[in-house]
Amino acid sequence: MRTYNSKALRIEFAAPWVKCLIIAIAFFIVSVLIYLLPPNNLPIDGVLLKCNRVILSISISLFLISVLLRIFFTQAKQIKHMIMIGLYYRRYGNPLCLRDGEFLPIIKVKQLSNTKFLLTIYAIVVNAEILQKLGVTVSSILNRRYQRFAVTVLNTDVALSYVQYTLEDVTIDKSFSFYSVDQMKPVRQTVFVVQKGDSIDLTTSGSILVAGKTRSGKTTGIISILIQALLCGRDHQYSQITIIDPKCAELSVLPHVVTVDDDVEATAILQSLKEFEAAMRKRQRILNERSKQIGDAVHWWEFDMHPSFLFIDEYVACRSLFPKKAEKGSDYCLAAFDNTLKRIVTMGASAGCFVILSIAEASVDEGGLPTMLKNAMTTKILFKPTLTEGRLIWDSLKLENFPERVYSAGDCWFSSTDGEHDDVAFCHFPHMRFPVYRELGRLLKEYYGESADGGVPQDGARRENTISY
Ligand SMILES: Nc1ncnc2c1ncn2[C@@H]1O[C@H](COP(=O)(O)OP(=O)(O)OP(=O)(O)O)[C@@H](O)[C@H]1O
Repeated sequence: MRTYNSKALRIEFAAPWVKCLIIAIAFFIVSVLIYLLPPNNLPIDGVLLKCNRVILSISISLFLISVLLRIFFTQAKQIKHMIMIGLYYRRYGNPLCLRDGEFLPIIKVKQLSNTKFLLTIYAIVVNAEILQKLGVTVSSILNRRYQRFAVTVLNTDVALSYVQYTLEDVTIDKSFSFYSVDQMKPVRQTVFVVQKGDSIDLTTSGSILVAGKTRSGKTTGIISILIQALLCGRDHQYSQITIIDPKCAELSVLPHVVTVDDDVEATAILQSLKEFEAAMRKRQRILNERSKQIGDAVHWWEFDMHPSFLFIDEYVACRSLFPKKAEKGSDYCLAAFDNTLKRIVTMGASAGCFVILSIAEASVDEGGLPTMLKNAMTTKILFKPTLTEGRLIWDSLKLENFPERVYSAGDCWFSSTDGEHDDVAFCHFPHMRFPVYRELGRLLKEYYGESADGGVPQDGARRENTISY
């Protein structure tokens, strides 16, 4: 069927293999009838017998063709067929409001993985605006074998010529646990796992913004990334893992974690930011040198550089520690903190230096995260999300198909500019079933213990905490 027909019968929407099977059965019945009740009670021999054999062989051939068609009726074709019935058969409500004689929109379905399909509907007859509102309808059309599938992402082509729907099995549990820190060692030092089958690829993404209310799993999620980075070890090219805990909470008692000074000032924090920036510039110089030698742009991961991370826990609280104005002869003030951070976020990725900021409130600008930083951070994670918070982090169009539900610690919405996770998707960070803080402290000690030849020397600002778990 190429045009809409409100009087079309259900059989017209049957799958090709079903149509073929029905014709095969019809031929078979005719053949049996001829055999049992020959016309005019003629004896079944001669021409009649030959005719009957032909009819029977057509029936068998059609049956075999129908079996073949069924075998090659892939999952993508089944979904396409289901969507076509849901959209074009009048008994299902005609959601596209088509009129008799109008051309039917072209539908394509591509299988992306066992649990993911990409449905494209071309906006030729129906405009893209109507197709954009079709997410829920498409999800409910999917039934029987595909009832666990729903639209999770909806994208409209810039020229508004088609709308794409990502269909995913939303019941699959991708969460998993690590029972020991050794299981967390990444296969490559640029790819860090966030859940079964999903990871952050540092070769294609930049700094990371992590938001979520208290007890939502932010710190645990970030620690899982830091542990993977620590397990890669330190390179001899100024790599650093700097953790800043301005709240003087659990993290602050770990070795090499920077926290507020004894007089509740943040001079050590500013100093550690400056050192991180200095290391970043040294790494960039190494890369520039190599680029000059090679005569082409080079990437940090091609020269065995390991990623550097600067993690600022509770970024908003951290900012509040700084005085607005610096005293004479000093640069200790909020502007120095903000500017250093902006430079690291915007320039760091090319030298393998990334910032992780955690914020409890997803608010931006006044009292929250500057819009410039929010936009520069290319991986965004919102723990225990709500649509209201999500809209402050992502374009609200990207969240159109996200039903709000009850989330538990570790559940989040996640996006990254790595070409695979550009659209916001649900994610559950790994559960670490071992004494996380003890292991983090041990790994930090080991990491900086390796610095003897070539790394950045230990700074005075970094607190050498010794409390052990
Ligand atoms: N991925 C996860 N799976 C299961 N439970 C988790 C996960 N992540 C965190 N939790 C649990 O949730 C609780 C809160 O986690 P966490 O301290 O990381 O949250 P937070 O958002 O950083 O809170 P706060 O702002 O108070 O520090 C922890 O007790 C932890 O056991």
